[in-house]
Amino acid sequence: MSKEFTIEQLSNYNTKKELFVAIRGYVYDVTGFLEDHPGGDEVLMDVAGQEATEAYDDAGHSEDADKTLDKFLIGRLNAPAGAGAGKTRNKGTVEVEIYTLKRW
Ligand code: HEM
Repeated sequence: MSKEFTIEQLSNYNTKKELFVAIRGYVYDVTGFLEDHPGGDEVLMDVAGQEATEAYDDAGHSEDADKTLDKFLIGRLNAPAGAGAGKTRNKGTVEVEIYTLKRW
């Protein structure tokens, strides 16, 4: 889990053959999960190659889903300066960094 991706690099993996998403600052290769996702492949394609924290959280995933996510972990998102890096939120007892990459 040593690879770092910029948001630009991440955006190259936006097809059914190579589908990466970033959630809470980590990058996941969910290519093999497209067929198996209980929420369907379309929602995953919608966020393919993108920062998907909000979509993931809004869907109200269970802890089981978080564990599933762990299996696909391949790296970290190297958020560009000024992209909201350093914002934190509480998830249980663990404070995790999230990157919001909205640009106004
Ligand atoms: C990228 C990694 C993702 C993983 C590993 C994942 C995993 C899962 C799992 C395990 C479930 C079963 C219910 C649960 O345990 O919560 C689920 C359901 C669901 N997921 Fe995801 N999910 C991912 C991304 C997304 C995204 C980006 C969306 C977009 C909105 C989404 C929407 C949904 C919906 C709507 C359901 C409910 C399906 C139903 O009950 O009919 N998921 N997901």
